[in-house]
Amino acid sequence: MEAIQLHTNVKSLNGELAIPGDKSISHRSIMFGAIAEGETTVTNFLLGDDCLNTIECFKKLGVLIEREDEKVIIHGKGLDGLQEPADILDVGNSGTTIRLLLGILAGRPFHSVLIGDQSIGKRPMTRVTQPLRSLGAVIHGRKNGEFTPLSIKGGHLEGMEYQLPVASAQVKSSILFAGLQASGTTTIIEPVKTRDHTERMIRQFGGEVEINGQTIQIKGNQKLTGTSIHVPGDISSAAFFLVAGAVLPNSEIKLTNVGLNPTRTGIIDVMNEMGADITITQHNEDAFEPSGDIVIKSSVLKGITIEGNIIPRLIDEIPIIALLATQAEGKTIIKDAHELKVKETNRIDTVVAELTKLGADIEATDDGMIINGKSNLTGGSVSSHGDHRIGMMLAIAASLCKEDVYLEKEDAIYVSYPSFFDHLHSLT
Ligand SMILES: O=C(O)C1=C[C@@H](OP(=O)(O)O)[C@@H](O)[C@H](O)C1
Ligand SMILES: C=C(OP(=O)(O)O)C(=O)O
Repeated sequence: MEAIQLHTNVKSLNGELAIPGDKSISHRSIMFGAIAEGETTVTNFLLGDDCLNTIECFKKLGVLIEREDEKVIIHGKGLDGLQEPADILDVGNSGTTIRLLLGILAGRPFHSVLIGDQSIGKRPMTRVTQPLRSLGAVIHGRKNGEFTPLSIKGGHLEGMEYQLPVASAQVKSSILFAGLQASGTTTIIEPVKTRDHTERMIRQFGGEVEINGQTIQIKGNQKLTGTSIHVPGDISSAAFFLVAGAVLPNSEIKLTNVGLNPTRTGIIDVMNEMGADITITQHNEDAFEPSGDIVIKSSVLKGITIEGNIIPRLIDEIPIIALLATQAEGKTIIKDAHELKVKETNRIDTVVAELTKLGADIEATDDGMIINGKSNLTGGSVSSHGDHRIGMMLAIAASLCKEDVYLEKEDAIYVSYPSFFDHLHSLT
């Protein structure tokens, strides 16, 4: 396997970065634009492979979508404008695409087949196929609809009340898309609040959704209208540079236009509790998605316990938080994060295996990990295992290493942050 040599022994990181668009919001902007009536213009769209796959799927469903760099124009013709695809819908590596798309297709009176890459083939789909079947969709798939390939024939849906068995914004959003098309009202109860981009976007497109704590209600047969969406920077991408700036000496990094939706800012709460030197300037608290600038400086950090309701607010940041914890004095315990096992890789296993190779003191538990700091990282040969967040975490880890580090499967980063290595090198 080919590997690239990573920059090690980095003395400091300094400068300013405009973080690329948020992945979750970029996916949803295409989906809502496609099912709304009229034109939707999206700016600062994320050009990651996952979001480009979402565009390709909707093109196959008959939607006219034009793109010039980070600007996308979607010519929506409403839900009834979607057409039976003549080709298989390939979501690539993207769990968000397949789960949300199934919710849209659940109410469409035609047949579609969905596949993805090897990683998608291992990720659980019953969490969406079961409630969508209860609403009225006909879904077939490997192991009775647990895994891709999946086929779906949508049609008439009846609203229902559904208690989510897992805290998952993807499952919630899938059911909201189906609920938009169902007769009556669909009620979703979340065990813990998860990212609310779908709810915010329904309103942005002129629809109605009622939110009462962890209970979300949506009426069926709503019509949405095309709009303009400016996608803020992805805090999950910013997280790599927040951690890099905190753990490397003599560093100061300014990250501009970062999304600060409170359902996504768990990383900032954790870094503050660990003692990080973070300053936030919020721009537009009232915007449909708030954003601001963040300055991070080299910090003296201490270990903490991360558990409970904060987990969904930082679920994708746990790999980089694990690295942060290797540079904090004392023990960091991460609990209640079973969901890590069903991401692009089993992120408990991949984080522990790869950081152990670099000399970290880290141990896997059933629902998270325990990290003892502060460690001097050494070097070695590591792999992203095809998981973008593991690849980027390892590149930041390498900057702390004293010996050579080689990374296999670095191209995974194209899923969510194609300019990651350029950004990292621009700060050195
Ligand atoms: O709704 C979304 O955009 C996402 C929700 C989360 O997944 P789950 O819903 O499976 O927790 C997250 O891990 C994923 O990266 C994006
Ligand atoms: C889990 C992730 O994405 P998805 O579920 O969309 O593949 C992620 O980006 O970390």
